[in-house]
Amino acid sequence: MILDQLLILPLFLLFLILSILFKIFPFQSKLPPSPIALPIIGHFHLLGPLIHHSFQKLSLRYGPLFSLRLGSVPCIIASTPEYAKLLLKYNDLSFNSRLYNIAITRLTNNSSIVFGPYGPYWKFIRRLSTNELLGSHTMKNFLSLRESEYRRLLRVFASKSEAGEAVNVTNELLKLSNNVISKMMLGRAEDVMSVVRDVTRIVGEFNVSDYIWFCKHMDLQGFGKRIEDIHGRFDALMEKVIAEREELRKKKQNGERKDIGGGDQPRVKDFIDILLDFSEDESSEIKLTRVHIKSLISDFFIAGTDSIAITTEWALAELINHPEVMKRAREEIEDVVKSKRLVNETDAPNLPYIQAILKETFRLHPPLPLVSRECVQDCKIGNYVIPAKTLLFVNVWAIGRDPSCWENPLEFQPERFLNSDDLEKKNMGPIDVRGQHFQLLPFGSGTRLCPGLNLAMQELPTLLAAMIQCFDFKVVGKHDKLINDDEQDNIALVDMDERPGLTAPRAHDLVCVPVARFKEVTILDT
Ligand code: HEM
Repeated sequence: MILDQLLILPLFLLFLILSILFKIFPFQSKLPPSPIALPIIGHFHLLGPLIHHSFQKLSLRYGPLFSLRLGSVPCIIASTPEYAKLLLKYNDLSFNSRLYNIAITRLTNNSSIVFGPYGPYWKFIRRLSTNELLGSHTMKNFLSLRESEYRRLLRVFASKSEAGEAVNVTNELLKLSNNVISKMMLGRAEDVMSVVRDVTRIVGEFNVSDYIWFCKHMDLQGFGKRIEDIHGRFDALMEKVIAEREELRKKKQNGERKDIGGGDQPRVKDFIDILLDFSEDESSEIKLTRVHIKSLISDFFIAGTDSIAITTEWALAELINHPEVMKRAREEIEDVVKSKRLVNETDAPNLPYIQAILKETFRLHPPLPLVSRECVQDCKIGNYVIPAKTLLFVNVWAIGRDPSCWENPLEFQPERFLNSDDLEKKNMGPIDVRGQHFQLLPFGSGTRLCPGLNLAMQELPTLLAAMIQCFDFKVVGKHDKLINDDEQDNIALVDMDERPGLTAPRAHDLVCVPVARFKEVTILDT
């Protein structure tokens, strides 16, 4: 009895200490294998500037699902289609949020569709984006806008070709995708290219203050100043375009203007009009504010400008390096357009080889190499227990290069997507990019699948096909190397290095002299 009484106090104390410890350290979690971590920084020292490359190397050692600690933040990294499916499909509800860091919080005013947490506001703007802003009727309404932008680009190439001058293809592609998005949103081309590149770069960099708790209020890498500078530039631009549009809408309401665009023709509503309509709608389930509108416009600029330009550039670079693929692609285009007219968006479904080239480009060079999410509730993945707040990275880039998923994974072979017998033998069937085939996930998968997919897959085949239909490209970039070939005098090989950031563009600008394939480029007027 006395012994019992003596034991009660120490047992109670032990219970108290253990409960506190359990609350502080999540002993109940059982994370996947991990390298030995250093105090404070965890595994930061194992990451190079191209994080998806570092993750791939680590996966070879620690397996298809491994874990890291970045400062004090736990992360898991998936590198196989099986784990991608398990996490993004079967555990979609647990991984439907995203990483929020200091840069994102400031740049998106906490109102972003791309980075916002899953919840009523996100659901509302996601529906708005899918149905109104990027829906099929909007795509149709803006068809002539896209086609006039393709022609504008081709005319730039034609004039350079006539003069025998080089053109910075990287910049021209960025200008094109920026113009398309900008005109769809604002009704005019607003140059946001440099600020968008700055945003994707800073959002993709690791800021120590996000991961090491006692550095939270220190700005060791000078991020704060850069973030404020980018935010200031972007915000001023957004304020200007919204204020101008509000002024025009007022004039229209007062009967001073027939049409916002100034002409007599009924104008296609652009995003900013749709958003302002919603903000004035008293019955709307969520009241859209000016901050929301600015944030949504920034979102679409950030998500839609770089990605399309990057993909087109990688595809063209691969075609320049693989003349036999270029030849077959041109034969397909010529077969489809028959007469001498410019290929257009209605031809795209009849260009399976061009579609295969794009899939092969996405496989080797996904513009977003890592699909990143945040775990919102504790969940069990196989034998592992993943606690809420863990970051998930699905290494789409590594999956695309995995020899157990792809034969000769490092070779650029678009034919692999056409050979249905081969695919059937491997029990694969035709592979598309809509997030159902987990070996190829350029647009992600599940609840947060990219809503710009239709726009991208509408634009990309036509843009690429039109460029190679009209021009050859002689590479003159200082980073590209000349090789000798018996049959052709000098062939330049385009370098395939990547630049770090949230997206993975080519490291160096693609600079080429376009050579018109037709004596007179009258094809542009057809
Ligand atoms: C080649 C072109 C593109 C690629 C490869 C791409 C890729 C992606 C990927 C991988 C994600 C994350 C998906 C996930 O977490 O599962 C994403 C999200 C997103 N993308 Fe795209 N994208 C492209 C073009 C566009 C365009 C043109 C727009 C809009 C105009 C756009 C708007 C968005 C938005 C708003 C999100 C966030 C969706 C959410 O979190 O709910 N994207 N994109």
